[in-house]
Amino acid sequence: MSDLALSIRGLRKAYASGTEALKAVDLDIRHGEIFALLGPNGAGKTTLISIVCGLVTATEGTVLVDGKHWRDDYRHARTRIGLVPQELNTDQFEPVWNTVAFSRELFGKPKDDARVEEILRSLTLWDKRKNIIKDLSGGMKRRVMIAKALAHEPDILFLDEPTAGVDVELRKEMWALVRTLRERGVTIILTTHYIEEAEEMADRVGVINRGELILVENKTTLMKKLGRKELHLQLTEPMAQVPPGLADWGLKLDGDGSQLTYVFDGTAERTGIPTLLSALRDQGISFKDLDTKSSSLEDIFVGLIHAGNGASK
Ligand SMILES: Nc1ncnc2c1ncn2[C@@H]1O[C@H](COP(=O)(O)OP(=O)(O)OP(=O)(O)O)[C@@H](O)[C@H]1O
Repeated sequence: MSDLALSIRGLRKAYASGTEALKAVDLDIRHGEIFALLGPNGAGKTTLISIVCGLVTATEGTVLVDGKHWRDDYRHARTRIGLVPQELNTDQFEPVWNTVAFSRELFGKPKDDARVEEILRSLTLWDKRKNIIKDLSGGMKRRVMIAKALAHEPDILFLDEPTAGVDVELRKEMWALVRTLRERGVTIILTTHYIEEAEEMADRVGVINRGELILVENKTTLMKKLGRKELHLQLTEPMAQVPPGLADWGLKLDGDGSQLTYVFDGTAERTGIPTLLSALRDQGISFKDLDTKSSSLEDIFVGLIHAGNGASK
């Protein structure tokens, strides 16, 4: 077995319309990881996974699936990869069992009722096996899509925006489900534009914007490396504006003038906090409480996208 589940090199896609959806993307996916591909609408996420899954042809580039070329050895790639698309793409009038069992056969796998039962049970769909899909709740329908994708026992699973448009409860349920799949050894690549989803679930995060993979990083390293921190000071007396003597600190006044926010580099030797506090004292500003907070992946993401868009103009 190759060290990598997927090895993507120089993948480029120009649609007939002229849109350059992917610009020479290189990406390695390790066995057993959860990788979140994060990007705004139209960034190229669906195009990337559609190419890897053999649904869209690449203009250039190669993908190795567990070391084997995905087109030369497409049978291998097909058996190893499962895809849960964004849209419900199954016959809504079929019972759950038939849909999942049929999916397995479509991939040339021998009929195996015990295996189908195992998949349905693991996704808590067993009690619904005879139900017609259209009568299921939104959450159950999504589970059917996952069961379909797992029916041929792939070990690399793509989830295209698994929680787009679902409520908070269902989102958490999906997250738990994805973690369970990973515990069973499935490598997971999910696309999302919800930063909290990447933050909650991923081992590594890739940020894609305008067809370019602008960053791939271990999630915790990313947050540590790029994470700015905020110092919040709850003032004893609210202020109408930041005094001119503190103008150089880039302070922000919030909460009806009762909170001062100072943004600093949490990884720097010198944060500037002691100097700021004495400058406040000199100005006669007192505070009753203070706390610091790490900036979220969201702040990092927005910063990166802005930097990327600026650079490409
Ligand atoms: N079949 C197609 N023909 C022409 N252009 C396309 C086609 N599919 C996608 N595109 C364009 O390619 C770019 C990337 O689209 P893609 O769907 O891959 O982005 P995405 O990151 O998945 O977006 P979303 O989050 O909205 O699904 C967009 O500009 C899109 O309009």
